[in-house]
Amino acid sequence: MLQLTHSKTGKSLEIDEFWLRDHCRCGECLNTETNQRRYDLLDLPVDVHVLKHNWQTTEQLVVEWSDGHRSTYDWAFIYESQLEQLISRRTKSTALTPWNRTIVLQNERHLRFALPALVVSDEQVEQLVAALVRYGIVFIDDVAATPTMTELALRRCFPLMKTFFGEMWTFSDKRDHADTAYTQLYLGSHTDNTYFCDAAGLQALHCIEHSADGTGGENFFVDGLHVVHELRRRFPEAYELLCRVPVPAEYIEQGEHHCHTAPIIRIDPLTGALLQLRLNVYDRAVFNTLPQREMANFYASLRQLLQLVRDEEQQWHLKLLPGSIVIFDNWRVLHGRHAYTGRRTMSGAYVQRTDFQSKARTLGIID
Ligand SMILES: C[N+](C)(C)CCCC[C@H](N)C(=O)O
Ligand SMILES: O=C(O)CCC(=O)C(=O)O
Repeated sequence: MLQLTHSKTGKSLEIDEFWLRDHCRCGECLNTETNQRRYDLLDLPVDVHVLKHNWQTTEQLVVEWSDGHRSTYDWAFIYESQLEQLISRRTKSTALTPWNRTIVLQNERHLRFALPALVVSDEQVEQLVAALVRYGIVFIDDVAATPTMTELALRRCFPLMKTFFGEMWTFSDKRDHADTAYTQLYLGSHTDNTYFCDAAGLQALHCIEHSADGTGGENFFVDGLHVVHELRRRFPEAYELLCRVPVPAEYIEQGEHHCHTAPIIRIDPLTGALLQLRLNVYDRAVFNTLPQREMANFYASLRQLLQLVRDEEQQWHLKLLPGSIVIFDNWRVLHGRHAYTGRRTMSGAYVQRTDFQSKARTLGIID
């Protein structure tokens, strides 16, 4: 281990010498155009160690290595590349606002964006992405109620995720797919794609039509971040179990059979923050990942989570009207729909999690 002390701040670090050699930033070790290392890890001698090191300036460290290599490091690079700083940045940079109905209604003005302004202003797009990170739900208003304009509005903000439902999809009660969404039935709060190994990061919905003689069809949204915090506070054993027990999900139709098994709650191992809530009671496959003697405990824990989700105070009920697109974080916010009558047509799309995060990261919104 190499002891380093930064003379200006007095901060000290103990650095693994192999790690430091593996993080040489010179052009021989790192392709600075592609940010890729130019060597295989096995090319570095296992016993590589520091022969000599000295501070060229208060900010720059020069190291002579036992394999004959010479490296120059910025103190800031070494310091910022440590676990402690990563956790600190991650905790600070994703300042989220967990909400229940009261809180989200108090903040609704921060969630609404007009398409004309989004089209002409990158700053508006940036504010939309920031609100989506913070609250997990935003709206784009003043959108002509067509799939084409819905697509234009969404592509202004994010690339779209292609699945067997399509890249843009339009659905109604027409049985285009073997799913309850393609009926007039009630859908309780859920997240989509629990049967995909990588559930859509965002989902967008635009009600482009609901016939005047139609009834029902209101949507409701629940902040899974707020619910998970409540579960952890009030039912810590249930929280721990739902973070641990893998739950199988599946989607089956002609030519498609998707399965994925993972816990309902996924936590960031470094920060303990919620990474993903994966909750859809309808799309559950045969539950066979626990011995029968542990089933009662699992169902009791799942009921506690669902009762929190179903709590009216958590639910934001609203009728999606033609002209307004809702975009929500499908790894955090649950959505549902009341049963309806009449002709109701929804248009929308998914956005990959990595594309949502990349957009937010390139805008400096998340780490
Ligand atoms: C959104 N769209 C209508 C295209 C698909 C709906 C898929 C619904 C599925 N039960 C799930 O929860 O993922
Ligand atoms: O029809 C709606 O409003 C939503 C349908 C739904 O929940 C889904 O597609 O996942």
